Amino acid sequence: MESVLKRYFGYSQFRPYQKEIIQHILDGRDCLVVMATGSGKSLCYQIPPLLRRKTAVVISPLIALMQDQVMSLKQRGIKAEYLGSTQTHQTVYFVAESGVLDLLYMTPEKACSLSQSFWRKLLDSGISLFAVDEAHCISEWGHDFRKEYKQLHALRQYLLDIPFVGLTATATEKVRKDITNSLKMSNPYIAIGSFNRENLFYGVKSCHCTLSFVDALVGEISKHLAGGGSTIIYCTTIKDTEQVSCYMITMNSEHYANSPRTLTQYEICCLLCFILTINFRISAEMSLKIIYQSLQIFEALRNAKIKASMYHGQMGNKARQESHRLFTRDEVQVMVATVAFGMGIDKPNVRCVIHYGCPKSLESYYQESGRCGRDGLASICWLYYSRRDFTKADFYCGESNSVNHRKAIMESLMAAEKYCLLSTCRRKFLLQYFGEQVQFSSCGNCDVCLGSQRERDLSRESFLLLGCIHSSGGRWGLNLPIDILRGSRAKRIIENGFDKLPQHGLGKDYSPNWWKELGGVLLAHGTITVKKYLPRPVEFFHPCLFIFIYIYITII
Ligand SMILES: Nc1ncnc2c1ncn2[C@@H]1O[C@H](COP(=O)(O)OP(=O)(O)OP(=O)(O)O)[C@@H](O)[C@H]1O
Repeated sequence: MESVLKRYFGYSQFRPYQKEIIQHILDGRDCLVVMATGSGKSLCYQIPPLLRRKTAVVISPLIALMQDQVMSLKQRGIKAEYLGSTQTHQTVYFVAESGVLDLLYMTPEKACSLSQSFWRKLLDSGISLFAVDEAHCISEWGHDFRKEYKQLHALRQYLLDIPFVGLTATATEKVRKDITNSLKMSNPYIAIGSFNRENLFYGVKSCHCTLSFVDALVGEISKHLAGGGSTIIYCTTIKDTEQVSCYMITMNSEHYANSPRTLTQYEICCLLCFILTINFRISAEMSLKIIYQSLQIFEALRNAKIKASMYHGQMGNKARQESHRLFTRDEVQVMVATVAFGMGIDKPNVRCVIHYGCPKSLESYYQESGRCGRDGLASICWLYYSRRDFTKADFYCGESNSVNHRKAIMESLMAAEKYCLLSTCRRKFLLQYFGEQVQFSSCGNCDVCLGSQRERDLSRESFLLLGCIHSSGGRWGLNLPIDILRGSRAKRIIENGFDKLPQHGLGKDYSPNWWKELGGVLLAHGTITVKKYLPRPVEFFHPCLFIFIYIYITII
């Protein structure tokens, strides 16, 4: 085993768990591998086919990721190919079923659509294992559920006696159970490594996403860059449900990215789209905002003479590949991206990952921040959130029809919110979230443990806010009680007699945003709860509006 490791990969020893997992696969046993980002899971399915001289079939969620892996394996002298919608070489199918490949990657959709005769021929030639990478996608309780993943169990009927291997960096106990059940694993060997990435510093700050904040952020980044290495800035992930509006923005952003125009035109377009869409569908507004956010940062970096690239799911293939190439070859120092960028990124010297906006789950956060410090050197993960990030649950739930899945999405966002508002060790919270036993109470490498967060007694202010919510009947959300505290004499306050409440005007010393932050903390700690969930946004959107926006943009 060691000689194959050395010969093909150049490493002299295995990392924890790798050897045991490979041995169990060679013995024909199903395996579930849950190990940290960057811990070396891929090797667990890449070595058995080289020892057995039989093809390993690997399910992978992204074509770009498969292409990267196939290319890097080929460079090591390993015979690898992929099957997916972009595979234009028909000969690959014949080569694949003849069993000459060491590794055959495919998307779950492809795996489920291949004919029985393909599987029979490949089986006759020899299959060493069937691996499902990013196996958390199988579970509705996982953070990236994909229904095609759930259908993979159907392949069991063809692949009798072939070891199934599920691999993921993020799986709570519920998700692990879902994976083993769904893949019909019998008595699997389960390897669960530590999720602790000791070299990563975790920090969180609240922010108001304004242009002046973006400038401050760029200042911070310049400091990190002085030490060498690269930085990834993630703008909040949002599923692109509004193809049309995104398409318009993409056209603008790609054009924009390649030309030194000012933001003004773009801002006008965005504003117009924003005004027109916000009344009809929240998702359209969000999709616009996220790309606009990336543009703001991109522009600020440019002004600061920092070499930056942009990447988002709605850019054309070529533009994305070029951005990716510039980043991996260190021709730009910073990548400003949506989470469309990153799965399978194995760049060792990413020194800093910044989230500009809270991710939709802690699983996503762990995976995205995990792209930093893969060479084991000290690296930094900052998360900047604003209170609005926690109100996006309805948007995230948008496409899901399953009650369980919607519930899981809500729970995930609440966990991410809790993480942002912690006043105890962040690493401990993260590790415990993934079910790890933690002995320490302070890790010494997060903002809380390093004391960059000042502790302050806010019981008086909390009582004021709670009292005000209670006295005003508890049915107005946060804004009205805050207005009362700040002594507003707005019409609805006078009409309801709230100006007579004892709390009226007692909270003048703090800004509305400060009170909202405090409300957020009380919500996250469960001191106050939101009883009624917002109704889903109106589904109706007249296509004429999009056409109008499109024409308007073309004109200006
Ligand atoms: N035994 C080893 N010795 C040294 N380096 C290793 C070893 N095994 C794997 N690596 C290297 O560690 C890096 C991360 O490996 P890999 O991409 O498999 O991680 P992963 O667990 O799949 O991470 P992720 O979940 O983030 O995709 C790679 O560059 C890989 O070559």
